[in-house]
Amino acid sequence: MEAIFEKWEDILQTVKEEHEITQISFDTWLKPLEICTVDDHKLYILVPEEMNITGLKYITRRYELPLKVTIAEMTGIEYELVFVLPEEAKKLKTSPKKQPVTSELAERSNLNPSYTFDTFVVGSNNRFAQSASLAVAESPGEAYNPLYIYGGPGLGKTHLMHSIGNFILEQNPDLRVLYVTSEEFTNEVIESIRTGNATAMTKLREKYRTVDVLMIDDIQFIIGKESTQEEFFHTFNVLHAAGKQIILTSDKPPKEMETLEERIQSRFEWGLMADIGVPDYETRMAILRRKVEADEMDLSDDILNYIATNIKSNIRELEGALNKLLAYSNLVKTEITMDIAMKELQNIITPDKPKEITPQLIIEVVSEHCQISLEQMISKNRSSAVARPRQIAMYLCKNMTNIPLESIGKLLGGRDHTTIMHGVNKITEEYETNENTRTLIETIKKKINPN
Ligand SMILES: Nc1ncnc2c1ncn2[C@@H]1O[C@H](COP(=O)(O)OP(=O)(O)OP(=O)(O)O)[C@@H](O)[C@H]1O
Repeated sequence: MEAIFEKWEDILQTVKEEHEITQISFDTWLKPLEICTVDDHKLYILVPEEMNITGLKYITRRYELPLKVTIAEMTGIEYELVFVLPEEAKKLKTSPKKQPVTSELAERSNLNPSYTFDTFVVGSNNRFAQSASLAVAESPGEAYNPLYIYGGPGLGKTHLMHSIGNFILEQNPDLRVLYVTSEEFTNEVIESIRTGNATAMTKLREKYRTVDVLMIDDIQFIIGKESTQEEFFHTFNVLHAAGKQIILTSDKPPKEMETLEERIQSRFEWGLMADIGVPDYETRMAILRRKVEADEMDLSDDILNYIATNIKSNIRELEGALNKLLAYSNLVKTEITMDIAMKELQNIITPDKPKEITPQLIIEVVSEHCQISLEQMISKNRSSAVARPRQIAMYLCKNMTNIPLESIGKLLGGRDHTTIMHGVNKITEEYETNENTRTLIETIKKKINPN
């Protein structure tokens, strides 16, 4: 604990040098910072009163990460940094932990209080999405509207969305924030249509069109659901025109949602689109460390390294591995060694066996990505909404496996060699000439083979 106090000046200087911070910026933002107190691995840093909350937010945004990295390098300890103004600093001894928002409005918002910016580890894969989210949280309805966050499964889209909501409510508990999954939204639309009375529809509209911040998770699932799309379209227009914030997440960018109505697709692009990619090794380690700390687990760095090296493309799976070890240690009450970890995680981690790329896997991934059922993929349906994903699957099977064209044809509904060749050639030509097709193919390829 003492080391950090002694090294504070050096730490600030190192941040300045390593990040080429100008003297004026250094004197303005970094030099006045002082350590307030250390509580476990939480480092409270005092921000001078005159900087007020705006300066505090700016320092957090701009300097938290450089400070954190340098502190970890120079003290060997990963601190969580908390910037505080003098007024808040006074309360620290009695209540160092932030109280969760508990107002009635907050409860109705459906937010998970543990998904906050504080618990979100920032790395190169999500830095843009995180800063865009913070900007939206700081000035809802003004910064970017809508904010559209997209990326693969388990990469933190929902976490970021909740962080925005929690931040907004913390700053302004009177705002009406509402989080729903697109499945919940769809079910409510269906239910109000099913009851067939005007009151149900009015209630639904009242609920969604009077909020200050509307968040819909996994918006891709409204594709193909006409009434839901229609309701969403009007809700979007009403809220947007009134300057209310809309935040959406999806597994892909709007331009890849080919079967989504054009008018909705274009609205998604009105504001800011931010993608979250697969985390690099350092970010995966940082996420593991944070969780180990939060759960007060005792795991060696070797074990964390083993997990981070072998689980690369999904943070939910990364956490799942830790949860498995946590459950084991609670049950058996023994220290987790590397051997135990490897044995316990053998169903999750198969280090020497990368997932085999089979035509079945390719067809499944394409069908999921393009929101076309497996039945449609192999059906006789030749409408472009179905034929195109099918041709993409043909192209990928040809390029990613050694399976003969005849076998690909058999798997895709008993089609002959010429049909498969035609599909492959068509997508090959598009891949070479059309940037959207290229992006689409590369995204699907990454889903098939993330390594
Ligand atoms: N950068 C991060 N820092 C800390 N935890 C993270 C981070 N990213 C993801 N997680 C954790 O990983 C888990 C999965 O994240 P989340 O549910 O937000 O993913 P998602 O992108 O919404 O996935 P899906 O598309 O499958 O719904 C959550 O427990 C979340 O807290």
